[in-house]
Formats: sequence, C-alpha cells, structure tokens
Amino acid sequence: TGEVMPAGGEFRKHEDEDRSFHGSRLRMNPNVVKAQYAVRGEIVNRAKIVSQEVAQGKHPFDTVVWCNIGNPQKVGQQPITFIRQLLSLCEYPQLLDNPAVTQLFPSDVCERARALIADVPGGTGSYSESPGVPALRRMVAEAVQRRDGGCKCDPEDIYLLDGASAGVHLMMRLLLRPAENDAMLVPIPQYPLYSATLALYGGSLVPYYLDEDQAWGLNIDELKKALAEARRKGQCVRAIAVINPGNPTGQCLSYENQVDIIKLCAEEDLVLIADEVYQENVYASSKKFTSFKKVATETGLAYKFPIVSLHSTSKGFIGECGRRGGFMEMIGFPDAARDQIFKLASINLCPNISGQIATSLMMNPPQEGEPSYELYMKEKTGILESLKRRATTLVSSLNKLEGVTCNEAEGALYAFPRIRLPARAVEAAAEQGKSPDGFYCMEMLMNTGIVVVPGSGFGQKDGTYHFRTTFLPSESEIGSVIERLSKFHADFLKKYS
Ligand SMILES: Cc1ncc(COP(=O)(O)O)c(CN[C@@H]2CONC2=O)c1O
Repeated sequence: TGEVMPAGGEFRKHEDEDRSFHGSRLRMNPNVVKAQYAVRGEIVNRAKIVSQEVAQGKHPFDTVVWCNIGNPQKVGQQPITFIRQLLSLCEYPQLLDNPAVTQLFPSDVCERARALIADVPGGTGSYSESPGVPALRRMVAEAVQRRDGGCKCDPEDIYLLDGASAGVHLMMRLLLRPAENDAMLVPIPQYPLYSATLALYGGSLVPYYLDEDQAWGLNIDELKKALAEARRKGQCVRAIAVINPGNPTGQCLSYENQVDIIKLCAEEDLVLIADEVYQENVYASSKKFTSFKKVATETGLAYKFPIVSLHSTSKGFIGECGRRGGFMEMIGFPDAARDQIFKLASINLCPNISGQIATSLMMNPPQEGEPSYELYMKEKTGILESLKRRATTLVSSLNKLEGVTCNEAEGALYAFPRIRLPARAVEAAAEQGKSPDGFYCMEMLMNTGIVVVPGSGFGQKDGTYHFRTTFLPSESEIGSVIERLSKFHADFLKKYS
C-alpha cells in the first residue's frame, strides 16, 4: 500500500500529480501516518494562513490569538532575567573578562557563570555525556532532594533532556515491544504526546476516564476496571501515564489519589510515568504539588517498582519552551533496563547544553540574600499570580456562556470547557466530515481569530464536546479575547439553533 523512494532519483514535491515519481512511490511507516498531535493540527495550520490574510483585511478581526499551545513567551511573557543573564555569559564567556561586566551583571550571576563554565567541559558547543553534564545532573539531584523534603535523589537517576517530550519518546521506545500487544494506561482527556508516541512505537492506548463531574478527579476503581478489561482482551499493559497537574484538564491530584496509584503500580507490575511538568503551576489554595517520588517514599514503595518523573523548562513561570530543557528522574528500574536507557540516550549523543544549563538553573534559583534574589522573586511571583488571575477570569467567564460548563483550572495553563452544541451544528459538522467540537473551533477561528484545540484532540467521553484554550494572553488583552469568544458563542448558538 506504500510508496518506494526512487533509487537514485531526486524526490520532488508534486503539487498537481498523484505524488508518484517515475511511477515509483514512497513507502512510509504506517505508525507515522497513524500518529496524530492535535495541539498543532488542522485548526492551527489554517490559523497560520488566516494570520497572513489578516494583514490584507480579509477577516473581521485584526489579530490571531494563539491559545492552542502553552507557549508563554510567544504571547508576550518575559523571560526570567536571571536565567537569560547566566545563559548569555555561558554562551560567550569572554564577556566575563570585560571590565564592564560588573556593571551589566550582578556579582552572583558572574560567580555562577564562572562555576558553570568550569563545570561544562568544552563549553556550550561541546557534546556532553549522553545523560547530561555530571555537575549539572548533581545540581538537579540536590534540588530534587530539597524539593522532596530530603528524599534521597541519586544523580545517576537524573537524565537531562531536550524537553520532557524526549523522555516520553525514550520510555515508549524502551517499553513497547512489537507484536507483544503492549499497551499503556493513559488518562482521558490526555495530552496527545502520549497517544501519538503510542501510535508511533506500535503500542495501544488503554483509556482511564477522568471524572468531569468530580472536577476531573481520578477514580481508582475506574482505573482498575480499565486495567482488568485490557488484560482480559489480551493487552499487555506495561505502564500508566499520570499528568499532575493535568493537561488539558488542570486538576491537581489528591495525595490519597497518588497513594492509590502507587500501590496499584507496585501490585500490578506497572511502570509509573509521572508527568510533572506543571509542578510549579498550582493555583488552587486547597492543593499543593507533591512529587510521586515523595509519595512513593512516604508510602514505603520507592524503588520497589519503576517510576520515571518528568519535568521541563517549558512550563512553570519560566516558559523556556524553545530552550528544550528538562529532566527525568528514574527510580526502581533494574540495571539491565538502565543499561538500555543509557544506550538509547547515547544514540542521540546528548541533550543541548543550553537546555541543560537552563534546567539546572530552574532547579537552583538565586537564594535569599544573593543580589539576584529580589528581582527573581518579583518576576516569579508576578507571573504566577497573573496566571492565577487569568485562570480565574477565563473560567468564570466561560461558565457564564449558555450551555458551557468549565471546571476550575486548579493548575497547569489551560481551561477545558464542555460545550453543549445544537443538533443542527452537529449535523453541519458531519456534512463537513468534522468532529462537532472541531467544527465549532474552526468557526471560532474564522469569526474571531482565536485559536483553540478541539476536545476531540485530547479524548473525551462519547457525546460530550469540549475545547482547550490556554489562559496565556496577557491581562491587558484577555478581556477582549473573552469578549470576542462570548459574542462568537452566542452567534453560533443562534445560527445553528
Ligand atoms: C503534560 C505535558 N508533558 C510534556 C510536555 C512537553 O514538554 P517539553 O516542551 O518539555 O517537551 C507538555 C507540553 N505542553 C504542550 C505544548 O504546549 N501546549 C501543550 O499542551 C505537556 O503539556
């Protein structure tokens, strides 16, 4: 069914032909064709065209608002000064020899930079060890130990990454065996990195549904039923992915939920993939982040089964998405698996050094009394408090719309409202071969310029429709975004009622 690249022939793009070349065709990996990633799907691709057309006055709005992706600096969030100052000096150490440097950079930044430069053999342009620069891994491990109230963290368990995505890919490659009917438990709604990588590496997704009526709570009995049902069907469930705080749902797990999950993994021989990239994004005063590693330690089950915990420089208040920084902490993996993980990391040579440095700085911020501390805390607090205000404003506005309900965004960067759509809208969507919420989101784009992602891209209970939006537009513009969205929603209901 596939196509074969012509031997020796140059493969040219065929706009008006059937994409064959010299009669030959390109045979592609069907898993690649099967994988989907809605965060940058059809709506976003259309939005790119619209954003070019807006300048020519072709649309009833003058800006496209990118609410499809948690990309804070794309929509105006400022980088953290401390991080950028240190990266600047690490990228061009000669600055430190310039007498003017002390006028441009605080003394603690200069000292840190000298230490980092000494710690990174060959500088930021050199390959490092595949798991990352040893000194930076140690810095991250010490910080994880402090974060978790003293729970031991071995630097050998820390792998620095080109973003948390790289850690998920690595784990999927390690665990999913062809022709073994391997599967993974994934929350629904889920961040589509999980469904996409399962498709890419030949695994299958076993859904466990979060309960929208219980603030997207996780029901451990539901999880156990999903596991038993999958096994009954002959699926070999290898792991469970947990996203805490949740994406797209924003819920923060209770400590009890976490204990239940850990006990289940230990009893059922499951690898726990703890996706904790939003650990700094907790807004609900009744919730606080506790790492699964800490809960496992306090439950007496740490190192009794494999846990891989993921963190990233892309989220939190740092928002260094393009830096491609992050790390995974792996505990409870047998040595034979660790050897294979090292080999997988080696095939990619090493994570980028700038991202490694940013990760070590994310985990080791300025301390009270240091010259950089005051500005750092001002920037951090300013961003997190603003995110909390924007989350509250957006969710309360969404709940005022007819037929819309939206749980509180307890954490992360998103709201995931449920929308009730008129039958005529569902019919119109079907006529265009679109999902109802995909149809709604495309109409939203074409009428308002606001780019969101249909709930169908994250998974949802049959018969329900959602969309995911970030609350990243600045506080000066989020009001107008809400106005545009509210007017669109009312007009849409009128048009299809
Ligand atoms: C839950 C979760 N895990 C991992 C990642 C990947 O992070 P890295 O940038 O470190 O690879 C993301 C990114 N969030 C995507 C990107 O922006 N909006 C999203 O939903 C995420 O939301």
